[in-house]
Amino acid sequence: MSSGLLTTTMTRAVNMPAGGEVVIRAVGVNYAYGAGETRTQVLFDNHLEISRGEVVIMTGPSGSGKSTLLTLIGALRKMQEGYLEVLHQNLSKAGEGEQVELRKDVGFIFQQHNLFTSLSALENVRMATALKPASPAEMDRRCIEMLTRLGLGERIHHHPAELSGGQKQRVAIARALVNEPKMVLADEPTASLDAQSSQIVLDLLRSLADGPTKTTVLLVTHDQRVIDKADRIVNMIAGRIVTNSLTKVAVRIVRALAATSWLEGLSEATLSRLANYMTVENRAAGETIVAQGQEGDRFYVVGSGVADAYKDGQYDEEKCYGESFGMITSYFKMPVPETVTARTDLELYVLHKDDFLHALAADQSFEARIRSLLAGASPALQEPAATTP
Ligand SMILES: Nc1ncnc2c1ncn2[C@@H]1O[C@H](COP(=O)(O)OP(=O)(O)OP(=O)(O)O)[C@@H](O)[C@H]1O
Repeated sequence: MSSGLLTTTMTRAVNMPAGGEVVIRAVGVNYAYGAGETRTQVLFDNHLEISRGEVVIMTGPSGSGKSTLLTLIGALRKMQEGYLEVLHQNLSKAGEGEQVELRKDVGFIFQQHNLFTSLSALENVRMATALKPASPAEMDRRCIEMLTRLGLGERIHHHPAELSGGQKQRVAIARALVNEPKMVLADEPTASLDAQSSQIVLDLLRSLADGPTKTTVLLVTHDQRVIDKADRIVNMIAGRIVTNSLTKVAVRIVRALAATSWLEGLSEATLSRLANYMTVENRAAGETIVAQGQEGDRFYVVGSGVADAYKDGQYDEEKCYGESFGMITSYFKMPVPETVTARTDLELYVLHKDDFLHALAADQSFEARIRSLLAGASPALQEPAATTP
């Protein structure tokens, strides 16, 4: 591969659905309330695909059908028409037993948090762990850790009547997340929270999506703060999904990738998929980001700002928008080829080695590009194939 790739890198963003494992697939979903003369159709021919680990926001005017679709996906109501598959379970045909099974893998966060008034915060959260039993000590530890992460460490023994609306909401969130569910479905989860608590909740959801469980998160929200944490926005109007688009962060990453020389010519779908595996990092002017000769475990792409690259102690070149650097030593079998220092504050898009391997597996065009770059590289680089991190 050219030194361009070897000195390049990438990042975490947002995708169009086609990327990895699809965990929500809706095809032509209709839904009506009532029957006979009172029958009112509220969902019309909805199509949606969401991949594992995506954070997707659903927006739209009141009454547009967001909650109805969310509750169909959560197997809280029965499908009527169309096809709906969630976590590989066909809900178009599922009976009550299968619906109940599916719900065990989902963390629900609704505005009516339905806490048990006679139980403490800890006991309310503890109830949820019965679904995935471990030892009592382990269950307590998990519950306390989750309540503490949500800023309720001092209030674990309080009852709902002794908690504010926002605190009760956070207990309900802890209850939904304590089992690290495969999927989180949430209806306005931050509506009653102050800015700081909202941030904590959003960071927590994002970290579940990015972590080993690759939890898929679907949120109905009008909260603008959520957008920075999301991969995709689905907009509903009058019972129909009318737009399904990448969020601004994802769009920024895809644009920067499109400007990256060694990715030139790859389709937008491939770049979107790749962007889905990338994260955003901000670095201050003066920081050294990678050092020549070290083992590296990530690639970086410059999203904004300028960095300076040095080889063997000599100034080599500047790194501007869309240019990449870094190294995944375990894959490319070479150390970081240059030292890179931030000349100005930087926004960097980062692709970690684990996500690099996932991205290779998820997209044939990207994999082919890496192979062809490797084929043109020095002999030391021609035997990558170590697909273990
Ligand atoms: N149980 C019900 N019986 C009859 N009609 C219902 C029922 N629940 C919702 N509806 C109607 O279905 C339509 C879609 O409602 P839904 O709650 O899904 O919309 P929404 O987009 O989530 O609204 P909001 O943002 O106000 O929560 C609305 O016209 C609503 O009045």
